[in-house]
Amino acid sequence: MVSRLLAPDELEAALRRIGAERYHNLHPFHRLLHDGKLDRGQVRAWALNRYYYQSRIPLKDAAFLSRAEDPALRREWRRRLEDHDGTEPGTGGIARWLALTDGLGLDRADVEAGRGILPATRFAVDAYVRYVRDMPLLPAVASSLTELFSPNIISERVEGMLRHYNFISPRTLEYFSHRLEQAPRDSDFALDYVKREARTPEQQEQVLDALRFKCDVLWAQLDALHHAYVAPGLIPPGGYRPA
Ligand SMILES: O=C(O)c1cc(C(=O)O)c2c(n1)C(=O)C(=O)c1cc(C(=O)O)[nH]c1-2
Repeated sequence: MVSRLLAPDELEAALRRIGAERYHNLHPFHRLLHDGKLDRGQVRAWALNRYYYQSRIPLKDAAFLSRAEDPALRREWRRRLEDHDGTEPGTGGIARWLALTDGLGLDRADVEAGRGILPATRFAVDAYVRYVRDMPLLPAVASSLTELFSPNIISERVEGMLRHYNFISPRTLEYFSHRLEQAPRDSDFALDYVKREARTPEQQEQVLDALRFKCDVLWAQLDALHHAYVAPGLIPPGGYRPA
């Protein structure tokens, strides 16, 4: 609990501690993925489920925009929509994620329709969209702060996957090179925003809770993948089945 008002830099330090303890780089499924310990079917399951996250991110950002009354805040935030949707067909993050699932040999229509996505993926991701839609703007912004920690995991992932998997090429991982520029820009803005706008201990606690919640959203998706595709290997009814 925050018992007194923290200085902005103390709030930042508390946020970074949460990341150090809870960010999904620590999840065993990511260790397996990055260390080349998964087979193609398991990597396909990861990319398919993660597509659902990618596809919902613009919906949560649009929900955020619909409630932001400050034009300057909307100007900043709407770039996130363009990053994912692109400016014309075939551009943007969602198209680049589909290039990854294409490269892994997944059927594009199945991916886009969400066929085979794990129930827990859906529940976790939908909870994130609802959180940003329904919570005050301050925790809604704070819930995006996991991106403070994503450049490290992305570099590790790209390096590890290229080294270990002969079915992965630089082209299929192009999605991530764009995120290395976009994520720091977005998280710098979000961090400045929460440091400036959280003006009471209660608001600071809300900011920290939002980051914990978001770490849980990411962690739960990997738990679901691990449970279904690593151990005990229980794929739920309707879940993707590697051939
Ligand atoms: O590859 C990753 O580990 C990772 C993590 C995160 C994150 O920490 O939330 C995002 C992304 N990637 C990502 O690609 C992305 O577009 C994204 C948007 C958001 C968000 O909360 O608005 N997080 C993330």
